[in-house]
Amino acid sequence: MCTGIRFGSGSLYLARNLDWTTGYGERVVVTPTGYTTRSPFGAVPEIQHAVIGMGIVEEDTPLYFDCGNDAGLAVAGLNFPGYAEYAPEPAEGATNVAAFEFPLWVASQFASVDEVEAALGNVVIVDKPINEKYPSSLLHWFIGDSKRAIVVEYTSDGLHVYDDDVDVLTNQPGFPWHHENLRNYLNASPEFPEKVVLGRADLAPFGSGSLMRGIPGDYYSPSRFVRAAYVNAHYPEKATEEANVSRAFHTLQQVAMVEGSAAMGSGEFEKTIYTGLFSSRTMTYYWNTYDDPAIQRVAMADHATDGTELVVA
Ligand SMILES: C[C@H](CCC(=O)NCCS(=O)(=O)O)[C@H]1CC[C@H]2[C@@H]3[C@H](O)C[C@@H]4C[C@H](O)CC[C@]4(C)[C@H]3C[C@H](O)[C@]12C
Repeated sequence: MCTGIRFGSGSLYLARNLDWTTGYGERVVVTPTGYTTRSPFGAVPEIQHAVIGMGIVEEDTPLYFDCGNDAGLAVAGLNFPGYAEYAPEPAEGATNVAAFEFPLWVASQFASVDEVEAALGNVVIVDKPINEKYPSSLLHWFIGDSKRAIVVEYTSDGLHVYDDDVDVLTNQPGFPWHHENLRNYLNASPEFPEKVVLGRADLAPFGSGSLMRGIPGDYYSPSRFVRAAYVNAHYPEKATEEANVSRAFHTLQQVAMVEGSAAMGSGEFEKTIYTGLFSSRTMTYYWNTYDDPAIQRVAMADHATDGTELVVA
């Protein structure tokens, strides 16, 4: 499974766990503004904003799992099988975006969530795979900037855009269900409770965390949503880049999957393959992997963002 979070005011921090059984050989990829696009229906005619993120390159095309741009907008794709259903064909007069290029479309064409939301009014997401090796993934997308986040879901009844006022996304079911489910956890709070009198007993808590009880601890998608929303919302504001990077990785550690505890239908165990973070403050992509928890980074400034070739860092 996967979890995405957003925070930051003045600048954007958008981070995600990629939970799966294996990786795809993903690397940090920079798409410079001079790169010649290969967009099946022309939705990405040129790169208006340089893009950095995690992905693979196939047919000289960047297939991003998550990425951010030079204007401070970022996007992440999370699994949504059983719900996601793309259009079989492009539609006349619409902006036809192939499912595999959706993150690139968002990050290369727009500077803010408001701009993306306005453009989505005329978008059809098409089931057009990059090649036979990689059929379209069934995803929904989490998009954020320094002000807010939205969720985009494309289902049998078309495109839905939701204002994500809790700045979190996980997997199935759809965003409105997860949002409503938060109402089951209104009792949870970081505060230290007063003593409780029970009969003749005067009972004090064992320590901190008492009122947090009830926040689910398992890896199930609805549970990760609640836990990530709680931790992300209660984390105190931090001033420095270092403290905000630490915040993102600690928050996602709360919903990271450890090998052996949750199997997929195939019997293989899911684990957090990588955690990735885009910071608009320093235009840097940070990540670590299951086998190497040390945080690595690539800054946009490390590479020429006006070149013509994709950079695999
Ligand atoms: C498997 C990843 C999602 C992880 C996740 O949400 N797991 C949930 C598990 S569960 O179902 O809920 O059990 C998704 C996220 C981004 C996806 C990749 C990106 O969409 C880029 C390309 C797109 C191509 O169409 C397929 C290969 C691919 C390289 C995708 C492979 C895979 O589907 C990825 C890596």
